Order: sequence, then structure tokens, then C-alpha cells
Amino acid sequence: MDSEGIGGAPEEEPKKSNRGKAKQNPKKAKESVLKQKSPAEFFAENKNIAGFDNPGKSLYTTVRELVENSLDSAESISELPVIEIAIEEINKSKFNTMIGLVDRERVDEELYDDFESAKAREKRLAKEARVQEIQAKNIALGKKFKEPSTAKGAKSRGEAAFFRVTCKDNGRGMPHDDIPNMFGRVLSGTKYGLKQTRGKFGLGAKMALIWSKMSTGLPIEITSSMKGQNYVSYCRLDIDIHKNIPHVHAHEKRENKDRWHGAEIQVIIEGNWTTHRSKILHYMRQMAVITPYAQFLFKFISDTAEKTVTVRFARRTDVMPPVPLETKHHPSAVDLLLIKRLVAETSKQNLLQFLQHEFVNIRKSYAERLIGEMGPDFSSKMPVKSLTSQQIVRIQQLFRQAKFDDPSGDCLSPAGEYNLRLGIIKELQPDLVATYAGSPQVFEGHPFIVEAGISLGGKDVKQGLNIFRFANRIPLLFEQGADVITRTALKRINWNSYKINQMQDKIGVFVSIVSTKIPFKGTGKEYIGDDITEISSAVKSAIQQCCLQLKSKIVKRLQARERQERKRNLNRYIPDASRAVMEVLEQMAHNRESKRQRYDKEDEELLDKVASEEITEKTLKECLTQHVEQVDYEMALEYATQSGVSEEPREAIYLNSLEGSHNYIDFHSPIFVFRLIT
Ligand SMILES: Nc1ncnc2c1ncn2[C@@H]1O[C@H](COP(=O)(O)OP(=O)(O)OP(=O)(O)O)[C@@H](O)[C@H]1O
Repeated sequence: MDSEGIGGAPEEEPKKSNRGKAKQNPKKAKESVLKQKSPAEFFAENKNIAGFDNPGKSLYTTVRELVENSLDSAESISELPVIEIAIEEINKSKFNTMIGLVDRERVDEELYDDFESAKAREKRLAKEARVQEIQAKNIALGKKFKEPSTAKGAKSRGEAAFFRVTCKDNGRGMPHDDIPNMFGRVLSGTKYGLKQTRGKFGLGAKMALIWSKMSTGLPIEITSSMKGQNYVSYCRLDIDIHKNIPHVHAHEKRENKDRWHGAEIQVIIEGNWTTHRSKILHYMRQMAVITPYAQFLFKFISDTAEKTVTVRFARRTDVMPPVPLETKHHPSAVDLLLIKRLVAETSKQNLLQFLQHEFVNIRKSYAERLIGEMGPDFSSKMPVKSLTSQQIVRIQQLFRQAKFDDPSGDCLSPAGEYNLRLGIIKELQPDLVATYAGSPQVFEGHPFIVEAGISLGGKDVKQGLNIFRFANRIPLLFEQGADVITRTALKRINWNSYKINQMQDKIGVFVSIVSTKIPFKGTGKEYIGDDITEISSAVKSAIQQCCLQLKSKIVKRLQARERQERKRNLNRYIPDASRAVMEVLEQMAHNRESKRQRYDKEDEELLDKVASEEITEKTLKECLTQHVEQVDYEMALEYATQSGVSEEPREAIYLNSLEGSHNYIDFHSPIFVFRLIT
């Protein structure tokens, strides 16, 4: 890419001296020419850091960026999200027609990368036959074999595949005049405030556009309308990479006959459905787990009918988590730049008001104490705009050292145990499930909440740990290995101690973290590092709480199974035992006369009954069976009395309001959450 700077030409002086040096070392001279890049250029050149590593991954990231924007948008107006996503395959000739390029037949075959001479073909087929033979032998011997790669080697790049990605929602829509900047200026967005949102960087939609510009050269199309608007905004634009400004092709208002509100974004990009099909479908499924109150319709449209996919993820509840609230900065988490910005932007007049209103957890009396502590140069009434740089440093130093209450976490909107449990049950149908919602905690002045769910068994779950990660209610599918959730589940939980077999049981581990700042590694929002103690210990404790709940259920099941086993074993011996006892008794009754043996009264009576056949093998058998039943019942009763009524088997039930009312109260108990909807 041509990365000519936009910040004016480099100064004359260094250029001259570079030219001088160029004679001796031209390479060095070139390196030292000062250039500048626009943010759009930077991200175009480093698109992998935003999740656009290759065509397949770019298709995946485009879908997720658009879906997440749609969810943010619908939730921001408390509208139950209805989202339609379509990926339409566009074959080469259709694509060429779209861009006005005439299709051309190949003339010089040997010119092409995928050309294979007759000799090479013969060699390849012979090699493939050999590999197949070895595989067949290995299978017969029960050995494992590695799937041979189907690609013909690095040389074969294959043909590019193009897709039209469309995402339509019923959200807030966008103000007509803001649309070009929202989609055509990298690092612009409405989610920069201190608020829990899926989007954060002001980058995702622009990256989809940059990728479309790089791979197909086609613009993005946006249709949008806000609630109550009598027109629909239509905008077709691309981005001037060097200047980082939108390049608008069309921007007009159209009639809004249906009073529709929401947005529809359409972009045509290169992609790879084959390699990323399963990731995209997994993403949609996991999104359905964490967002059971949304309705998704996903379509993959292809000319080849059997490739077409339609999946509908139905809404399972009308209860949405509360809308996250914008909050203020916590004093312990501000740096000098931020304080300067707040000083410049505040509407407050004096220092006292500034401290009280621009930060959380500083009450008036505490602000006065802080000002007293800052020294004689400071006073409550001093104009905040008159603060010098040194004075700002003093404020920041004190903020770092002073004690402040932790932020409360009221501004956050976790999925909620109810939704998490519902999502897990609906998508996995497990045998056992336990959920837990931690209390708000703090990392670098940002509140965060960890919720977890552990399931055992269920459909489409493999043996061992199946980890599902969510951050600000976004499913995270890549970079699993380095993530704090994976590492905690793998390394810091002693599954055995909860009677869970890490290798053999089908364990679903669901962890959802919400915060005003998710410390993602990179802008791709793919994983949270394992280096933040506050987060890793909260994750560990949430998983452990679920495991504890499961343990009591598992132990109960094991005890029931053991009891059944013991009963079965005892019952199995009853016929033999009755027969043997009967034989002895009959022998004794028979020998009583001949050997003149004397027994006490009770035994005599027993032998009489044996002799008169009042007691037979059958009666013995019946008595023993009855006794085993009795012992089993007594043991069960004793267990129930010991463990108390609270340990009686119980199941989670969910009651839903038919009217979609949003008022509810959650009752928490270690083994269930009861949501009362009013
Ligand atoms: N479907 C939509 N409905 C309403 N507004 C939208 C929609 N899509 C994008 N926007 C607006 O465009 C802005 C830019 O979106 P973009 O995806 O580039 O960044 P972001 O969502 O703010 O952050 P991130 O890069 O972390 O996703 C958003 O902040 C939002 O205001």
C-alpha cells in the first residue's frame, strides 16, 4: 500500500543530509525519511490486530462487528432485538458484472498459478494413491493417522470468493448527518464513554469497510431510520484511507412509509465460508446462549442449493438485562491526561464542585478533606480552569494514595443468572447445571462482574472441558489458550474434589465478564489476558461456587446409586442364603429326636415350625426381602433427616410474564434463583 503521509512534506534539512548519505548507503537513507500515517492507513496495514487476518477470519469478524452493533443499538432503546444476518455468496462472474468487468476465458493456461502439467498431475496422483494405501493399512491396524492436506501446496492460492454481508436490526438507527463519520472515519463512535457496551473502539464497522475497499473495491451501504422519523436515511460511502475521512457516493433521505426504525448495513467483501463456516455458526449459537431475549435469523445464501443454510435462534424470554448506565471515572484510575481533559470539558466552576461531580465516590465532605490535604495552594472555591499542570500532578498523586470506596457496579448490566441458565438449558439440554453471579469487584477503578455456569452432559458437548467465554456479552471464540477463563478452568480448578472427572465427564464451563472496561488483549476483542489477579481470582471463585452446588447434587446421586447397588447385591444373595439357612434348620429339626439334642424354648418353637412346614424356604425368602426393603427405607430416611429438608431434590423452574413486563425481583439461594415477575 502506498503510505504517503498526510501531515505535510518532511522538513528540508534532514532530506538534504539523507541524500548525502544515500550515496554510501541508499537503504539507510530511505529508512530515515519521516512519514506519518492516518489511523485508517495504520489499521489497513495491520488489519490482523482488528481480527481481519485472512479472508475467512475477515468474513467472521465482519459478521460479528455488525451483529454486535445491532445488539448494542436495539438494547440502547430497550427494544427486544430482532436481527437478520445474511451472507450471500457472489460468484466471480456475478462479481465481475457488479463492478462492470467483462469475464475473460483463460488463454495461456501455463501462466496461471494453479496450472499443472500432465507429468506433474501423474506424479501427484501416484503420491495420493500411496498415501491412501498407507492410510487404509493404518486404519486396519487401528492406528491413528493424520488427515492429508487437500491443498496442492503453498503454490495454489485458489480463487477469491466474494460475499455480500447484510445485517438488519430494529435498533435506534443513526442521525442522518452522523452516518458518514460513523462508517467512514476510523476511531469515531458513540461508545467511548464509561459504559458497558459491546463496541468500544469506534473501529469495527470501518474495518469491514476498509476490508471491502481492499478486497473488492466496493462501497458500504447504510439504510437507517430513528424512532418517529418520517424518512429513511440512505448512504453509500467508502473511506479515504490517507485522509481518514468518509468519501460519500450518495446520501439521501427517502420516504419511511412503514415507520420503520433500525439500521441495515450491507458490505461486499472477499471471504472464505468453507474455512470459517463453523466458527460463524458457533458464534451465532453462543450469542443465542448469552442473549436469549434476542431473535436471530441467520442465512447463508448460495447458488448451490445444498450449501444454503438457514438457522433461526428463537427468543426464549422477554426479560432483558437492564440497560447499562454511563458512569464517571473512579479517582484511583485516572491519569494526568484524563484529569486535564476533564478539567477542560467540565461545566463546573470551582474545584470542590469539580471533584464532587466529575468522579464517583467523592462526597462533598470528602472533597473538602481532599482539598485540605492538597496544600495551601488549593481551595474549594478556586476556579477549576485555573489549575496549573503542577497542581494537576498533585491532585493525581493524592488520588493514587487516598482511600476511596470501590465503584458500586450499579452501572453494569450482567446477563443475569436467569438468562445464563436459560441459555445453557436451551442450547445444551444438560443433565445438571449450576449458575452463580459474583458481586461487583474492581480492577483499576473499573467495576466488573463475573457470572458463571457449569453444566454436565447435554447435546453436542464433547468429553472433557467445553469452555464458553463471554465478555460484555460477546462470545469469544479465538485465542482460547491464553485467555484467563480457559487457564483458570484448566489449571486452577481441582475438578476431582467436586466429584467431576475432567477427562471423562462432558463439562460445559460458561463464564461471562462484564465491565466498563474489558481488558482485551488487542483491538480484535478475542481474549482477556491471564495477568490480572482481580479478574482471575473472581473467575476462579465463580467457577468454584458452581462446582460446589454441583458437588452436592453429584454426591446425592452417587449415594443413591450406592444404595441401589447395595440393595441389588443383598437381593441377589437372598435365594442362596434362604436355601442354605433352610437346609441347616431342616437338618437340625431332623436330628432333634435321634441325637436327643436339647435347645432352648425359642429354638424349639422354630424347629417345630420348620418340621410342620409353617416355615419354608419361600417364607424365609419373603422375610429377607422385606428386611432389605426396610433397611433401605430407614437409611434413606436417616439421610434425609440428617441433610435437612433443604437438600430434597428440586428443579429450577422459570415463570415468564406473558406481557413482557420488565419488573422483577431475583431471590438467590445456593442452589436456585427464583425470579418473581410483577
Ligand atoms: N446498527 C447500528 N445501529 C445504530 N448505530 C450504529 C450501528 N452500527 C454502527 N453504529 C454507530 O456507528 C458507530 C461506529 O461503529 P463501529 O462498529 O465502527 O465502532 P463501535 O461499535 O463504536 O466500536 P468497536 O470498534 O469496538 O466495535 C457506533 O459507535 C454506533 O454509534
